Amino acid sequence: TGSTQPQRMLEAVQKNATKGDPESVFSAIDYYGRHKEWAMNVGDEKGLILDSVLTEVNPSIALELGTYCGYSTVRIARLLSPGSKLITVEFNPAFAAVARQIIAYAGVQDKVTLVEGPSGDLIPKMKERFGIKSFDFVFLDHWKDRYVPDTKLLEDCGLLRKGTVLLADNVICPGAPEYLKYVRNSPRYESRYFKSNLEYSKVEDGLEKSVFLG
Ligand SMILES: O=C(NC/C=C/[C@H]1O[C@@H](Sc2ccncc2)[C@H](O)[C@@H]1O)c1cc([N+](=O)[O-])cc(O)c1O
Ligand SMILES: [Mg+2]
Repeated sequence: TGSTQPQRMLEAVQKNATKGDPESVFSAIDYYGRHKEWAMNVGDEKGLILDSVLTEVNPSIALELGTYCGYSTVRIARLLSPGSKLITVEFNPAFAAVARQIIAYAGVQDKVTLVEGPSGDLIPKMKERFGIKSFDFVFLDHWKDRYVPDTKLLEDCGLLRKGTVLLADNVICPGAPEYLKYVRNSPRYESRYFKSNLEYSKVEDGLEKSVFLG
């Protein structure tokens, strides 16, 4: 009965997932996205790459740009060590409202701070608002034309340190060609492409992992 896709996804979670079990929550969303209604979650295939990069980095403080319904928020938060934090930025209040409920249903709300507003406005306020020195890990999955400006903003605000890992979704589909040019041509990044498929589809997509060299 939910009128928007996020509301229908929340219903699918409440119906099919186990409260407090993050894995069952994102699996319920994957089932919905694959069998009911395509949805722009990073998904189960690219999700495995996200999991492995995250486990390797083991960030104390992580940033996600583009919460949507909270699928990757839950996927990331479940792997964070005790005391580690994920800040996720969402522009659309309706999406944020659903994401808060999905994050709470998964039981990871204590590890997650969801901030509402445009990344361009919020990034410069991160240090003062959250007492952050720099991020260990950044997941980019918001508007694709914001990847470059927000990466530059993170650099200019001193929010990246030697070794910070940026992981960008959709660099092939829908595509972030400017971003690929930027991180692959810059001497300040060591970049690598992880080939995969667009969520719930056979179309190629992939994640670009870029390590900031300082
Ligand atoms: O368009 C895509 N993603 C844009 C995501 C946007 C999300 O981030 C904010 S925008 C924002 C958030 C924060 N600050 C500023 C803006 C929107 O409210 C939405 O929640 C996309 C599209 C496809 N696809 O196949 O078409 C596949 C994907 O995996 C995608 O991620
Ligand atoms: Mg995406």
